[in-house]
Amino acid sequence: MNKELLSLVNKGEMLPLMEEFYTIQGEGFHKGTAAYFVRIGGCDVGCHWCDVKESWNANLHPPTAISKIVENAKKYSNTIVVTGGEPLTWNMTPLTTQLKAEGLQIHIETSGAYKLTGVWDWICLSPKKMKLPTKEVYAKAHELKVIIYNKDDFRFAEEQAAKVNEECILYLQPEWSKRDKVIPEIVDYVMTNPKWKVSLQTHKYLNIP
Ligand SMILES: C[S@@+](CC[C@H](N)C(=O)[O-])C[C@H]1O[C@@H](n2cnc3c(N)ncnc32)[C@H](O)[C@@H]1O
Ligand SMILES: Nc1nc2[nH]cc(C(=O)O)c2c(=O)[nH]1
Ligand code: SF4
Ligand SMILES: [Mg+2]
Repeated sequence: MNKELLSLVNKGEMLPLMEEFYTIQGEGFHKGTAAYFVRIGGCDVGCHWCDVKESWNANLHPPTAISKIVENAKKYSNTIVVTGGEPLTWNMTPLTTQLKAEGLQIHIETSGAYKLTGVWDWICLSPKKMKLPTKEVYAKAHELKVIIYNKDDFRFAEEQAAKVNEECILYLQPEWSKRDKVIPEIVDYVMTNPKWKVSLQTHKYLNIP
């Protein structure tokens, strides 16, 4: 990448765009709601079960002007979900300011591992053991969505729930490849500990992006 481009990406004026698609939010609180997804490349959190590893290397995704992302997004939906990769790898303030100026609702899917930038109507925090969230994102998250891969993840979920704000809605979501094993454990856990709710990756059952 040349110097000029690199400087624009560092400022968040351009972003490595992996893909954008109009679909239905499959997970969490807004499950079932039509939304336009903007997937930004770049993540070095390194979840071994990540279902979008192609997003990790930012260099594989073309630096794209945020004005172009906004022009596209507003044609499709009033609700925009910014995901990745890890969107907070980048400065999200320019993109979200422009989306907000168009009167759109903006949601983020994040591990919370990096500084919280941007203006958000909804923050879905999905913390990861390898790189824990920042203090600020625990305070601002609207939903906490912990992925359950093995039994230790229930312990981790409680530890994370103790750190979020009072209004934050708590979800346990099965890791996709382990779903047959962990779904019965999640069902039991939620019935015993009803402050938690179940979140499924419903888009994968619906066969949509
Ligand atoms: C691909 S991540 C991108 C956003 C951000 N890096 C994060 O992890 O929150 C989007 C959501 O998918 C979840 N996810 C990723 N791989 C998964 C898998 N194999 N099974 C279930 N959920 C998964 C993440 O925990 C996160 O909530
Ligand atoms: N339909 C659909 N819903 C989603 N919710 C969170 C997703 C993500 O990858 O961030 C996702 C996704 O990839 N597709
Ligand atoms: S933080 Fe998100 S994008 Fe990064 S590896 Fe983990 S699940 Fe994948
Ligand atoms: Mg996904």
